[in-house]
Amino acid sequence: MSEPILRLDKVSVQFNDTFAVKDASLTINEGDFFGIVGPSGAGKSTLVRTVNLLQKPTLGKVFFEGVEITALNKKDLRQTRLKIGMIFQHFNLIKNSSVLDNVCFALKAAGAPKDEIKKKALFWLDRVGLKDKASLFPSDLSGGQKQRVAIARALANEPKILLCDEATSALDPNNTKEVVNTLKEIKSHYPITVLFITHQMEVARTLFNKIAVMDSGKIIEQGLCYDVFANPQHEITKSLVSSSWHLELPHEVFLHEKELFVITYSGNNAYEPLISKVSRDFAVQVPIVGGKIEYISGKPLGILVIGIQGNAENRTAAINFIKTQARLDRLTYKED
Ligand SMILES: Nc1ncnc2c1ncn2[C@@H]1O[C@H](COP(=O)(O)OP(=O)(O)OP(=O)(O)O)[C@@H](O)[C@H]1O
Repeated sequence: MSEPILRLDKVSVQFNDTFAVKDASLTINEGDFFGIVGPSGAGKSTLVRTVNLLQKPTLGKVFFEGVEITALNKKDLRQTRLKIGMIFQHFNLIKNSSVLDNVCFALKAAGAPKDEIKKKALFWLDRVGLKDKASLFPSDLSGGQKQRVAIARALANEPKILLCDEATSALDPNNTKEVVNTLKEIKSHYPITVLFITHQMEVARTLFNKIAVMDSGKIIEQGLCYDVFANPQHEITKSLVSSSWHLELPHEVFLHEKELFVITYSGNNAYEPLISKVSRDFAVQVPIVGGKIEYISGKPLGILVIGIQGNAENRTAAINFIKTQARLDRLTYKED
């Protein structure tokens, strides 16, 4: 198997006497759309900045295409950095330069042949759907368009990996969708590898194939995006995943049912046989009060909100049985 594009080996970053990142290890292979999620202050930005050594790790090693970049001299590090593109939450475009010049500057800075610069810049502006805006200035663009210029600028130098630091967090839902769709569209044509950090779980589940969850500087869980959403292990992950379903049910439903549960099932499995079997075998009623199917990495995941009515003994037996067949979590009422 070929070398991974990126490998972090037990990376820690200490500021004063606290660790912003503690013992983080992860591997990103060519073609991955790897996401890092977690609450504010979890250490996501600090971790992603260690990839191009904008932030030097206090401990641990960073390998890029098999080479330990934490051990490189300045000149070699500069060369390696050319293979790492980055986009930021606030776009970092040059305000007084046109959209085209913003992309051309990046190509010039990386030493691209003079006669190719304009052609390449226009090609990438076309790829992000903004060729017709080439002569405008950043202030003429929406947030989503600005981020698409930043994507064109980062990809014009054909990096091996694109780092995205909260690239959609400053955008409204429509602009977020625009940027997400642009990245997906590019990914379907070019074998780009992306490391994307976000606290937006809705973005995570549409974009990533692999995901790591951070809390208090540590990676607490990682795996295929579908598996982490379908079967989160850590309490923080469970809470991030369940709030991303937006299962907002009216208070009256909770008053009526007293206790509600969420069954999560792989969309290919039918839930009806399970519900009818439980009702029949355990003498309980199982009203369905909500539900939806979400797509994670393009695969369906069913989420069903149920009540379980009956005497205590039967309910306990029914709950225990369901747990052997599917994932079952209690749903607690949250005030808005
Ligand atoms: N240069 C710094 N000096 C001191 N502390 C820092 C520095 N940069 C980050 N921190 C601290 O490290 C911790 C992790 O911050 P970081 O920005 O990496 O988290 P995050 O998960 O990206 O959060 P957010 O989503 O809010 O940006 C925080 O407690 C932060 O205050």
